[in-house]
Amino acid sequence: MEDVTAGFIGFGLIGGSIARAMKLRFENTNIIAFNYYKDRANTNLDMALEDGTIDLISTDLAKDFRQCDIIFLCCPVLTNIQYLQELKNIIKPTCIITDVGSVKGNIHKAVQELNMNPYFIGGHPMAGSEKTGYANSNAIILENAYYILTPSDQIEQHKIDFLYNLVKRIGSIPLIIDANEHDDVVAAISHVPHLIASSLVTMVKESDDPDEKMRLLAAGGFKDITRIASSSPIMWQNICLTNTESIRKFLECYISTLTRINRALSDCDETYLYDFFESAREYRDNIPTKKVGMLKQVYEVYLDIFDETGAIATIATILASNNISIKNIGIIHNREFEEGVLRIELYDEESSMKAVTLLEKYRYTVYARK
Ligand SMILES: NC(=O)C1=CN([C@@H]2O[C@H](COP(=O)(O)OP(=O)(O)OC[C@H]3O[C@@H](n4cnc5c(N)ncnc54)[C@H](O)[C@@H]3O)[C@@H](O)[C@H]2O)C=CC1
Ligand SMILES: O=C(O)C(=O)Cc1ccc(O)cc1
Repeated sequence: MEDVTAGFIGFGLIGGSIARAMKLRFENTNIIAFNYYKDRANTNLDMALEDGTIDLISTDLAKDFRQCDIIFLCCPVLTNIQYLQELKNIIKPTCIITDVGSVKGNIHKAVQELNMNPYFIGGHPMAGSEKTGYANSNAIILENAYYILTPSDQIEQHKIDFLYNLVKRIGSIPLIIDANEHDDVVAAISHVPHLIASSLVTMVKESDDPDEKMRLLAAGGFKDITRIASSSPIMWQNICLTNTESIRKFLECYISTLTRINRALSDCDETYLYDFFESAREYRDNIPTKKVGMLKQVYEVYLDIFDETGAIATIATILASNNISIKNIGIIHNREFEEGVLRIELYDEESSMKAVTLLEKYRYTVYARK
């Protein structure tokens, strides 16, 4: 799978992260990213060209994307669809078009209408954060993340195999599922939770008094559970406009849960309230965090570091001088670690345990991930 020419339309958090991972994991990848501002500077792409992630900034799809073996659509979901028609007249017969959008039914429908099924495989990396833009992209966010693929039955198997292997190669875990099933699942675990996070923020915003005591005191748990409300408004507007049916189904379900809670509060129903918290706790505690059986075991340690010159070098030195080899190291931002933490990947369990003990001895705040 060497000598791949990959084209990117939309080059922010997800496009940038995939391109970075491909540059890292493939010998000879030629990466072209399309700049849709014809007469405006695009700092994302200039930055990516400068750091070597991309090889060409294209301002002419027809000229530069003809040679692509694979094209990643990485814009908001409605914008991705807008590029299909144009690409249809450009691509070579062997080309694969894939997207990274959070909704799959809508793009599959458009692909079908344009008779582009032999070229298209839907994709959705279940990775990312509330951050946007190339500056926040990082190959590490894709590592060990599920990466859903939704091929139709009208695409050749070798094209599915190609993308499946590419996803594995960039460190993610490919998972093939049906596009409509995908949209239902993500409505429940991502899209409705996002609406809830933004609604909670709105509730506090509208209830706060003029001296903003709620805002002042919201720093703890409230900030944790509403972190995703800081995400891109255009991205989430597009998701809501395209996965509407599934989102509404689970929203109704959520509203009825809230109504039951409200009733239990008004009835002072001790048993209901206890059982509600108990059953939620049990389910939450049993959500897997390690991908059991699907991939090699990963030994990772997370820790807070101070934003100062040489901070990472100091940690690397502590580990190296104790004969602990680092497999991978980098800052990550995600839902779990709001302000970003240093993630260190080690080779085995023993080194991982040794690293935790050692770093705690040096007074670093270390997070164990169960
Ligand atoms: N943010 C996340 O955590 C995740 C996002 N996704 C999906 O990935 C896609 C991209 O999201 P992010 O990378 O997070 O957003 P982003 O905002 O970081 O990047 C989107 C990029 O698309 C560009 N763009 C917008 N309109 C364009 C147009 N007409 N032509 C060319 N480029 C255009 C923007 O300039 C920006 O660089 C969305 O479809 C989203 O649903 C999927 C998984 C996770
Ligand atoms: O909502 C989440 O879980 C995130 O934190 C990041 C994210 C956003 C959109 C997606 O389609 C997938 C992941």
